[in-house]
Parts: sequence; structure tokens; C-alpha cells
Amino acid sequence: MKGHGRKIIQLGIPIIEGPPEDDNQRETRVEVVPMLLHDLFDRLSQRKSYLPNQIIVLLTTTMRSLLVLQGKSADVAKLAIPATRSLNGSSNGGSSLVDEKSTDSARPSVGVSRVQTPAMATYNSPPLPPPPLAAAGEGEHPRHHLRGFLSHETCKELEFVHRSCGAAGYRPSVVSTSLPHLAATGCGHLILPFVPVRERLRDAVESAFSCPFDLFVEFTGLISWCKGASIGWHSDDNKPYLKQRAFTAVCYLNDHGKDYKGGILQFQDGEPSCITPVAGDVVIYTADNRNNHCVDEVTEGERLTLTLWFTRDSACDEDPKLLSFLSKTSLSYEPVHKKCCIPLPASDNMYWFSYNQSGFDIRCARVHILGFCFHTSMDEENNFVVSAEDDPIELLGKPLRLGREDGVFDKIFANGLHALQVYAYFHFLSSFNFCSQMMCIRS
Ligand SMILES: O=C(O)CCC(=O)C(=O)O
Ligand SMILES: [Fe+2]
Repeated sequence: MKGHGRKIIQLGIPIIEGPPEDDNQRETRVEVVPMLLHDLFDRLSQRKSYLPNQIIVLLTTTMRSLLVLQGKSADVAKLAIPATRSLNGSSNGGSSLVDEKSTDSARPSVGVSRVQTPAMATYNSPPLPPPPLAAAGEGEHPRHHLRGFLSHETCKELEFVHRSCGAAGYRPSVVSTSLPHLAATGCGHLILPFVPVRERLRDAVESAFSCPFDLFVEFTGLISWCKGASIGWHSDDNKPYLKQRAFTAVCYLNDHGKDYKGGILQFQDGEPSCITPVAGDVVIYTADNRNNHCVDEVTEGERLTLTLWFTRDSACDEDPKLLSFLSKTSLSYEPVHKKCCIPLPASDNMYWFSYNQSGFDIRCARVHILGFCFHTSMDEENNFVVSAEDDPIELLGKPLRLGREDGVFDKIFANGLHALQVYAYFHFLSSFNFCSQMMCIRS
């Protein structure tokens, strides 16, 4: 089976239709299930949780056949359900594997990919929920609102990454953490929590819009919409350099009303016409002008999202870029202090943007809001002294220290962004009662 390097292996009684190009192979490749594998596969089928790209066993040796999929749950949705139906109908007297009502639609659906697919494949598994949104994606304004897609823990974990590493965003009053940013700043390990989320989202989008195996992730980013942030009517592919974008997924990581005010997502036409963000919910829609939308101004607090764009163009796949960044930064970095576990300095020119032509630097603003200031000048004995307020932009790219009231911390940071990242990281930890860790930036 083709598609993103995923594999399908079938032994024993043929139970699925292979794609046309496999026809010849199917005739010759059906083999008896080796006894040696029986126990192994039976045990694998008992497992409760699977990671992306793990082997998933759908039918085990008790059915005198093995169907093993390696890959995504969308693969399973697409192939397993028709397979189990045809097997049930095929007279071998086997008990029903999947409740018939739940398999009304042989097409992949969001409902299918949202349940734990391996559980579906084991005997006596509960019936699948009906595909709740199957019809909506085909309309004039193809979009879906998936409720409770991310757990509370996942939302918090992603928020943690953002608090540690967020940088000035692509629009005023927006702070973002993109995966290339994490990779390029030596925080590659912080990409890990995104991996299963991206995989599940891609499954959901491919399933909901009936394009299995078609999509690549083009961009993944955490975005905080601070007070004053908004975006007017637009479609997500509305610039020549954005034409590769086919679908959007926005995951809400915190709650409207509780964490912030404003920030409602509105669509120009079609249903649902507006989305009031709830932590864990996801909205997916086509990136073209069938889904013109805007986000109301955030009037209080901070709205946090994880936004992904998907493309059909493999040249725009984010993954090779990430791997290239990771291979450069992760392999070449040698920490000054071997035990250092704080984020690395980032490239300086990534974080500057001009605001109303007057110049605005998010690094200065944020340290001031946090009650700190930068100290950059040295006296004759090479000690840092309080100053640096004259032309902070100029000095932000140089080594500096953080000061608070009359004191100056000892730690020398590579530049302003580095200081800010480290501060944000420890500030976040301290909110979980790890205050003592803050002390280590003093030494
Ligand atoms: O955050 C949202 O609800 C939508 C964001 C959006 O429209 C965009 O980033 O293009
Ligand atoms: Fe948008």
C-alpha cells in the first residue's frame, strides 16, 4: 500500500481488497500464518495504546488470518472496516468484530480516528460511535468543530512549551512558538509533545475531508493572542506564497470567558458560523475562500492556540526542514556548562519586527512587564552595570544580564531573547512550586 511509507502485511486468508496495483502480488503473496507468530500477534492485539507508526494488529490468528497495519489510524479506518465487514459476511461463522450499525459508512471518518483504533480491532470492543460529522465536510463551506479532541494534560503540556520558548509573533500582540523555532534554538526535545498531536490531527483532517494519505504538515505553531490581537476577514491561502495551504486546524488550548475575553472565531458563511474557544476543541476547515473567517479582538487576557496548516505539496512538508535544523543544532551544540539544561540562545534577527514603523521590540517589552530590566554595559573591571536603557535595541544582541530593582543576577545571557526565554522557562516552572529552580540562574 502506498502513502507516507506506511505498510500493510497480510498473511493467511485474504481479508481485504488491495489497491489495484497490488493485484498480482496478492495472488502470490498469501501465505499460511507461521505458528511462531501466533502468540506474538495475539499479545500485541491485547495492547491498549499505540504510538503513531507502531504496528497495529487488526485480526489475529484465531480468525486464521493476520492483517497487520503499520501506520496511522486513518489507514485502519479506511481498510479495516470494509475488511471486517466482508469477513463477517463471508460465512466462516466468526463472530462479529465490529457492530454493524457503527460501520454504516465504509469511508473514513473523524469519529473513527478519534477513538483508539486498536481497541476497535480487538474482540468484544465497544461499538464505534457513528461518524458524527461525515456529511458536513462535503458542503459549500467544508468545516468541522471537533469537541474534546485534546486532553487537558496535552493542552497544559503545549502551554508549557510556549511559556518556555515563545517569541514575537508574525503580527502585533501575537507571540508564537513554531517547530522550526524550537529546532533552531536547541529545544528540539520540546518538539516531542507535538508529534502525536500532529499525527492525530492529520488523520482527522484526512478522514473528515476524504483525502487519505494526501497531506503533509506545512506549519505547526503555538500562538498566543494577547490583548489587542485580532485578525480581519481572510482565507488562509489568500497570498501567492500561501497557495500551497489546503486545510487548517486550530486547536484551542485555553478557555474563552475564563482565560480571556474576545477572540471568537467567525466565519463569513455557512455553519457553524462562529466558534467560542474551549480548551481541547479543534476546528478544521479548508484554507480556501469557502471559509473566509476572522478573529475578534482579544480584549482581556491571553488566548492560546495550536495552529496547523496542511498541504498536498510534498515540497512544502515541514518535516524535512525540521530534521535539517535538528541535525545541525542538536549535533553541533556544546553547552558551556555541561549540566546546563536551559534553552539555548536563539538567532537574534528572527525576533525583531517593526511595529507601525516606529520600532518595537517584544523582548524589552516583556522583560519590563515581568519587572526586570537588561544590564549590558561593563565598567573598567568588566563588571556589568545598570544602564542599557539608552538604545536597548542595539544592545539586545550582545551578552547581558537581568536586573531587578537594585540587584543584578550573575548569569550572563547570550542576548536579550536568551534572557527572556530562560526567565519565561523558570517563571513557568515556579508556578508549579519549583521556585527553588529559579535560584540556579543566579549562579
Ligand atoms: O485562532 C483562530 O481561531 C483562527 C486563526 C486564524 O484565522 C489564522 O491564524 O489564520
Ligand atoms: Fe485564518
